[in-house]
Amino acid sequence: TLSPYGVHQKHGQISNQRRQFSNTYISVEMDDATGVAVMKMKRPPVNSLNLELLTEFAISLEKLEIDRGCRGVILTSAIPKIFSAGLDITEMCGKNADHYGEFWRALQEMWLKLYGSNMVTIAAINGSSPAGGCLLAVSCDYRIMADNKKYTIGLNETQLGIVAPFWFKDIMTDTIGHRATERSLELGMLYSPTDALKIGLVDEVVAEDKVLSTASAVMAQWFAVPDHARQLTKSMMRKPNLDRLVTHREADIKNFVSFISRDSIQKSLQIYMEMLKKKGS
Ligand SMILES: CCCCC/C=C\C/C=C\CCC/C=C/C(=O)SCCNC(=O)CCNC(=O)[C@H](O)C(C)(C)COP(=O)(O)OP(=O)(O)OC[C@H]1O[C@@H](n2cnc3c(N)ncnc32)[C@H](O)[C@@H]1OP(=O)(O)O
Repeated sequence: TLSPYGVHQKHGQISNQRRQFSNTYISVEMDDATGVAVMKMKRPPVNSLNLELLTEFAISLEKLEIDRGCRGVILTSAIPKIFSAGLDITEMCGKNADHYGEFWRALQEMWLKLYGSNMVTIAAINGSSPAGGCLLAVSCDYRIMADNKKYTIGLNETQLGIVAPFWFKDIMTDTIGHRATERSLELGMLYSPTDALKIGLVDEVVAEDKVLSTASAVMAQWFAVPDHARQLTKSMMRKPNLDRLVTHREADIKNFVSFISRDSIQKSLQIYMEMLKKKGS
Protein backbone atom coordinates (compact mmCIF):
# COMPACT_ATOMS: atom_id res chain seq x y z
CA THR A 1 0.00 0.00 0.00
CA LEU A 2 1.03 3.62 -0.46
CA SER A 3 0.97 5.78 2.66
CA PRO A 4 -0.14 9.44 2.50
CA TYR A 5 3.55 10.33 2.26
CA GLY A 6 4.08 8.20 -0.83
CA VAL A 7 6.11 5.58 1.02
CA HIS A 8 5.43 1.99 0.07
CA GLN A 9 4.41 -0.24 2.96
CA LYS A 10 3.97 -3.97 3.14
CA HIS A 11 1.77 -5.39 5.85
CA GLY A 12 1.82 -8.94 7.13
CA GLN A 13 0.53 -11.10 9.96
CA ILE A 14 2.96 -13.57 11.48
CA SER A 15 0.66 -15.01 14.12
CA ASN A 16 -2.43 -13.94 16.04
CA GLN A 17 -0.28 -11.94 18.39
CA ARG A 18 2.34 -10.55 16.04
CA ARG A 19 1.87 -8.04 13.27
CA GLN A 20 4.55 -6.87 10.92
CA PHE A 21 4.88 -3.90 8.62
CA SER A 22 7.83 -3.07 6.53
CA ASN A 23 9.04 -0.19 4.37
CA THR A 24 12.18 -0.05 2.29
CA TYR A 25 14.45 0.86 5.20
CA ILE A 26 12.42 0.21 8.35
CA SER A 27 10.73 -2.95 9.53
CA VAL A 28 8.43 -3.16 12.53
CA GLU A 29 7.25 -6.23 14.39
CA MET A 30 4.45 -5.53 16.83
CA ASP A 31 3.70 -8.05 19.57
CA ASP A 32 0.10 -7.55 20.69
CA ALA A 33 0.58 -9.83 23.69
CA THR A 34 3.27 -7.61 25.23
CA GLY A 35 2.47 -4.23 23.67
CA VAL A 36 6.07 -3.96 22.44
CA ALA A 37 7.14 -3.13 18.89
CA VAL A 38 10.64 -3.90 17.65
CA MET A 39 11.64 -1.34 15.03
CA LYS A 40 14.68 -2.18 12.93
CA MET A 41 16.68 0.03 10.61
CA LYS A 42 17.76 -1.89 7.50
CA ARG A 43 19.71 0.26 5.09
CA PRO A 44 22.97 -1.50 4.17
CA PRO A 45 25.82 -1.07 4.41
CA VAL A 46 25.75 1.19 7.50
CA ASN A 47 22.17 2.45 8.11
CA SER A 48 23.15 5.97 7.16
CA LEU A 49 20.12 8.21 7.59
CA ASN A 50 19.01 9.49 4.21
CA LEU A 51 15.83 11.44 3.46
CA GLU A 52 13.78 8.33 2.72
CA LEU A 53 14.87 6.46 5.85
CA LEU A 54 14.13 9.49 8.03
CA THR A 55 10.67 9.83 6.44
CA GLU A 56 9.89 6.14 6.90
CA PHE A 57 11.16 6.33 10.48
CA ALA A 58 8.79 9.20 11.31
CA ILE A 59 5.81 7.50 9.63
CA SER A 60 6.46 4.20 11.41
CA LEU A 61 6.65 5.93 14.79
CA GLU A 62 3.48 7.86 14.07
CA LYS A 63 1.67 4.62 13.24
CA LEU A 64 2.82 3.03 16.49
CA GLU A 65 1.97 6.14 18.49
CA ILE A 66 -1.69 5.94 17.45
CA ASP A 67 -1.81 2.14 17.85
CA ARG A 68 -3.61 1.67 21.16
CA GLY A 69 -1.99 -1.74 21.59
CA CYS A 70 1.56 -0.37 21.45
CA ARG A 71 3.10 0.90 24.68
CA GLY A 72 6.78 0.64 23.90
CA VAL A 73 9.31 0.53 21.06
CA ILE A 74 12.69 -1.14 20.95
CA LEU A 75 14.83 0.61 18.34
CA THR A 76 17.60 -1.50 16.86
CA SER A 77 19.42 -2.39 13.65
CA ALA A 78 19.00 -5.28 11.25
CA ILE A 79 22.61 -4.79 10.13
CA PRO A 80 25.31 -6.67 12.00
CA LYS A 81 27.88 -4.49 13.82
CA ILE A 82 26.21 -1.18 12.92
CA PHE A 83 23.42 0.59 14.78
CA SER A 84 23.57 3.66 12.50
CA ALA A 85 26.45 5.59 10.87
CA GLY A 86 24.48 8.80 11.43
CA LEU A 87 23.31 11.19 8.77
CA ASP A 88 23.98 10.13 5.22
CA ILE A 89 26.83 12.44 4.30
CA THR A 90 25.92 12.27 0.62
CA GLU A 91 22.65 14.08 1.50
CA MET A 92 24.74 17.02 2.74
CA CYS A 93 27.26 17.09 -0.11
CA GLY A 94 26.99 18.51 -3.63
CA LYS A 95 23.21 19.10 -3.50
CA ASN A 96 21.21 22.33 -3.72
CA ALA A 97 19.75 24.49 -0.94
CA ASP A 98 16.21 23.13 -1.43
CA HIS A 99 17.46 19.60 -0.94
CA TYR A 100 19.41 20.49 2.21
CA GLY A 101 16.29 22.20 3.59
CA GLU A 102 14.05 19.22 2.87
CA PHE A 103 16.58 16.83 4.38
CA TRP A 104 16.96 18.87 7.56
CA ARG A 105 13.19 19.23 7.97
CA ALA A 106 12.84 15.43 7.72
CA LEU A 107 15.50 15.00 10.42
CA GLN A 108 13.74 17.49 12.70
CA GLU A 109 10.39 15.74 12.09
CA MET A 110 11.81 12.33 12.95
CA TRP A 111 13.47 13.69 16.08
CA LEU A 112 10.34 15.50 17.32
CA LYS A 113 8.44 12.21 17.00
CA LEU A 114 11.08 10.03 18.64
CA TYR A 115 12.13 12.34 21.47
CA GLY A 116 8.53 13.44 22.04
CA SER A 117 7.03 9.95 21.94
CA ASN A 118 4.56 8.94 24.64
CA MET A 119 5.70 5.35 24.29
CA VAL A 120 8.59 3.86 26.24
CA THR A 121 11.52 3.95 23.84
CA ILE A 122 14.57 1.74 24.34
CA ALA A 123 17.65 1.80 22.12
CA ALA A 124 19.16 -1.65 21.65
CA ILE A 125 22.50 -0.47 20.30
CA ASN A 126 23.88 -3.51 18.54
CA GLY A 127 26.77 -1.79 16.78
CA SER A 128 28.54 1.49 16.11
CA SER A 129 26.50 4.59 16.62
CA PRO A 130 28.30 7.84 15.70
CA ALA A 131 26.74 11.32 15.34
CA GLY A 132 23.13 11.01 14.11
CA GLY A 133 23.18 7.37 15.31
CA CYS A 134 24.02 8.64 18.78
CA LEU A 135 21.22 11.21 18.47
CA LEU A 136 18.73 8.37 17.89
CA ALA A 137 19.98 6.50 20.94
CA VAL A 138 20.07 9.54 23.23
CA SER A 139 16.52 10.44 22.19
CA CYS A 140 15.23 7.17 23.65
CA ASP A 141 14.30 6.64 27.32
CA TYR A 142 16.94 3.98 27.92
CA ARG A 143 20.07 2.72 26.15
CA ILE A 144 21.54 -0.79 26.12
CA MET A 145 24.77 -1.29 24.19
CA ALA A 146 26.48 -4.46 23.00
CA ASP A 147 29.74 -5.22 24.77
CA ASN A 148 32.21 -5.07 21.90
CA LYS A 149 35.14 -2.68 22.06
CA LYS A 150 35.08 -2.23 18.28
CA TYR A 151 31.77 -0.38 18.59
CA THR A 152 31.71 3.32 19.34
CA ILE A 153 29.11 5.92 20.18
CA GLY A 154 29.25 9.71 20.44
CA LEU A 155 28.70 13.02 18.71
CA ASN A 156 31.81 13.21 16.50
CA GLU A 157 30.59 16.01 14.21
CA THR A 158 33.62 18.27 14.76
CA GLN A 159 35.85 15.50 13.39
CA LEU A 160 34.05 16.02 10.07
CA GLY A 161 34.49 19.79 10.29
CA ILE A 162 30.80 20.30 11.10
CA VAL A 163 28.96 21.24 14.27
CA ALA A 164 26.30 19.39 16.28
CA PRO A 165 23.19 21.59 16.28
CA PHE A 166 21.78 22.97 19.53
CA TRP A 167 19.15 20.26 19.90
CA PHE A 168 21.73 17.46 19.63
CA LYS A 169 23.81 19.32 22.21
CA ASP A 170 20.85 19.92 24.54
CA ILE A 171 19.91 16.27 24.90
CA MET A 172 23.53 15.22 25.22
CA THR A 173 23.89 17.75 28.06
CA ASP A 174 20.76 16.38 29.72
CA THR A 175 22.23 12.87 29.47
CA ILE A 176 25.88 13.26 30.49
CA GLY A 177 26.09 16.80 31.95
CA HIS A 178 27.56 20.09 30.79
CA ARG A 179 31.28 19.52 31.30
CA ALA A 180 31.35 16.07 29.68
CA THR A 181 29.27 17.35 26.74
CA GLU A 182 31.50 20.36 26.21
CA ARG A 183 34.64 18.23 26.04
CA SER A 184 32.98 15.44 24.11
CA LEU A 185 31.50 17.73 21.43
CA GLU A 186 34.51 20.01 21.03
CA LEU A 187 36.79 17.01 20.50
CA GLY A 188 34.21 14.98 18.55
CA MET A 189 34.77 12.04 20.89
CA LEU A 190 33.61 8.51 20.19
CA TYR A 191 33.37 6.19 23.21
CA SER A 192 33.72 2.45 23.59
CA PRO A 193 30.72 0.80 25.29
CA THR A 194 32.61 0.63 28.61
CA ASP A 195 33.57 4.31 28.47
CA ALA A 196 30.06 5.29 27.34
CA LEU A 197 28.71 3.48 30.40
CA LYS A 198 31.17 5.30 32.68
CA ILE A 199 29.98 8.74 31.57
CA GLY A 200 26.30 7.72 31.50
CA LEU A 201 25.91 7.93 27.74
CA VAL A 202 24.47 4.41 27.82
CA ASP A 203 22.63 2.82 30.73
CA GLU A 204 23.79 -0.78 30.36
CA VAL A 205 26.40 -2.78 28.48
CA VAL A 206 25.54 -6.43 27.91
CA ALA A 207 26.81 -9.36 25.86
CA GLU A 208 26.06 -8.93 22.19
CA ASP A 209 23.51 -11.77 22.11
CA LYS A 210 21.67 -10.37 25.16
CA VAL A 211 20.94 -6.88 23.85
CA LEU A 212 17.39 -7.58 22.69
CA SER A 213 16.39 -9.81 25.59
CA THR A 214 17.70 -7.19 28.04
CA ALA A 215 15.70 -4.53 26.22
CA SER A 216 12.54 -6.65 26.63
CA ALA A 217 13.23 -7.14 30.34
CA VAL A 218 13.83 -3.40 30.87
CA MET A 219 10.64 -2.64 28.93
CA ALA A 220 8.66 -4.83 31.34
CA GLN A 221 10.06 -2.80 34.28
CA TRP A 222 9.02 0.47 32.65
CA PHE A 223 5.58 -0.96 31.87
CA ALA A 224 5.04 -1.58 35.58
CA VAL A 225 4.59 2.18 36.05
CA PRO A 226 1.13 3.52 35.11
CA ASP A 227 1.35 4.90 31.55
CA HIS A 228 -0.39 8.22 32.24
CA ALA A 229 1.93 9.12 35.13
CA ARG A 230 5.06 8.10 33.23
CA GLN A 231 3.94 9.96 30.09
CA LEU A 232 3.15 13.18 31.95
CA THR A 233 6.53 13.01 33.67
CA LYS A 234 8.34 12.38 30.38
CA SER A 235 6.54 15.27 28.75
CA MET A 236 7.38 17.56 31.69
CA MET A 237 11.07 16.63 31.38
CA ARG A 238 11.28 16.90 27.59
CA LYS A 239 8.90 19.75 26.72
CA PRO A 240 11.47 22.58 27.02
CA ASN A 241 13.79 20.90 24.48
CA LEU A 242 10.91 20.06 22.14
CA ASP A 243 9.48 23.59 22.37
CA ARG A 244 12.87 25.11 21.69
CA LEU A 245 13.19 23.30 18.37
CA VAL A 246 9.55 23.87 17.40
CA THR A 247 9.93 27.60 18.10
CA HIS A 248 13.20 27.92 16.19
CA ARG A 249 12.49 25.33 13.54
CA GLU A 250 12.65 27.56 10.45
CA ALA A 251 15.70 29.42 11.74
CA ASP A 252 17.40 26.07 12.42
CA ILE A 253 16.75 24.97 8.83
CA LYS A 254 18.05 28.27 7.47
CA ASN A 255 21.12 28.01 9.66
CA PHE A 256 21.83 24.45 8.54
CA VAL A 257 21.37 25.28 4.85
CA SER A 258 23.65 28.29 4.98
CA PHE A 259 26.29 26.43 7.04
CA ILE A 260 26.36 23.29 4.93
CA SER A 261 26.39 25.24 1.65
CA ARG A 262 29.68 26.96 2.52
CA ASP A 263 32.51 25.94 0.20
CA SER A 264 34.81 25.24 3.16
CA ILE A 265 32.25 22.88 4.76
CA GLN A 266 31.58 21.08 1.48
CA LYS A 267 35.33 20.59 1.12
CA SER A 268 35.62 19.15 4.66
CA LEU A 269 32.79 16.69 4.00
CA GLN A 270 34.31 15.60 0.70
CA ILE A 271 37.66 14.96 2.34
CA TYR A 272 35.95 12.96 5.11
CA MET A 273 34.01 10.85 2.57
CA GLU A 274 37.20 10.17 0.62
CA MET A 275 38.91 9.14 3.86
CA LEU A 276 36.05 6.73 4.63
CA LYS A 277 36.19 5.22 1.16
CA LYS A 278 39.98 4.79 1.28
CA LYS A 279 39.72 3.11 4.67
CA GLY A 280 37.16 0.66 3.24
CA SER A 281 39.18 -0.26 0.11
C1 LIG B 1 27.51 28.67 14.69
C2 LIG B 1 27.38 27.68 13.60
C3 LIG B 1 26.52 26.54 14.01
C4 LIG B 1 26.11 25.84 12.78
C5 LIG B 1 25.29 24.65 13.09
C6 LIG B 1 24.27 24.52 12.07
C7 LIG B 1 23.96 23.42 11.54
C8 LIG B 1 24.63 22.13 11.82
C9 LIG B 1 25.38 21.65 10.66
C10 LIG B 1 25.59 20.38 10.44
C11 LIG B 1 25.13 19.34 11.38
C12 LIG B 1 25.17 17.99 10.76
C13 LIG B 1 25.01 16.94 11.81
C14 LIG B 1 25.57 15.67 11.29
C15 LIG B 1 25.35 14.53 11.86
C16 LIG B 1 25.88 13.27 11.31
O1 LIG B 1 25.39 12.23 11.62
S1 LIG B 1 27.16 13.31 10.17
C17 LIG B 1 27.63 11.62 9.91
C18 LIG B 1 28.70 11.23 10.84
N1 LIG B 1 29.01 9.84 10.72
C19 LIG B 1 30.24 9.35 10.79
O2 LIG B 1 31.20 10.05 10.99
C20 LIG B 1 30.37 7.87 10.61
C21 LIG B 1 31.20 7.55 9.41
N2 LIG B 1 31.29 6.12 9.20
C22 LIG B 1 32.08 5.33 9.93
O3 LIG B 1 32.77 5.72 10.83
C23 LIG B 1 32.09 3.88 9.52
O4 LIG B 1 31.53 3.76 8.26
C24 LIG B 1 31.32 2.96 10.49
C25 LIG B 1 29.90 3.44 10.72
C26 LIG B 1 32.05 2.85 11.83
C27 LIG B 1 31.23 1.53 9.85
O5 LIG B 1 32.52 1.10 9.55
P1 LIG B 1 32.71 -0.11 8.50
O6 LIG B 1 31.81 -1.23 8.87
O7 LIG B 1 34.17 -0.37 8.42
O8 LIG B 1 32.15 0.45 7.12
P2 LIG B 1 32.86 1.44 6.11
O9 LIG B 1 33.51 2.55 6.83
O10 LIG B 1 33.70 0.65 5.16
O11 LIG B 1 31.61 2.07 5.33
C28 LIG B 1 30.88 1.30 4.36
C29 LIG B 1 30.38 2.27 3.30
O12 LIG B 1 29.46 3.19 3.90
C30 LIG B 1 29.88 4.53 3.65
N3 LIG B 1 29.51 5.37 4.78
C31 LIG B 1 29.86 5.21 6.06
N4 LIG B 1 29.28 6.14 6.84
C32 LIG B 1 28.53 6.93 6.03
C33 LIG B 1 27.70 8.08 6.25
N5 LIG B 1 27.50 8.60 7.46
N6 LIG B 1 27.10 8.61 5.18
C34 LIG B 1 27.28 8.10 3.94
N7 LIG B 1 28.06 7.01 3.66
C35 LIG B 1 28.68 6.44 4.71
C36 LIG B 1 31.40 4.41 3.47
O13 LIG B 1 31.89 5.52 2.76
C37 LIG B 1 31.52 3.11 2.71
O14 LIG B 1 31.18 3.38 1.36
P3 LIG B 1 31.89 2.54 0.18
O15 LIG B 1 31.48 1.12 0.41
O16 LIG B 1 33.36 2.74 0.33
O17 LIG B 1 31.34 3.15 -1.08
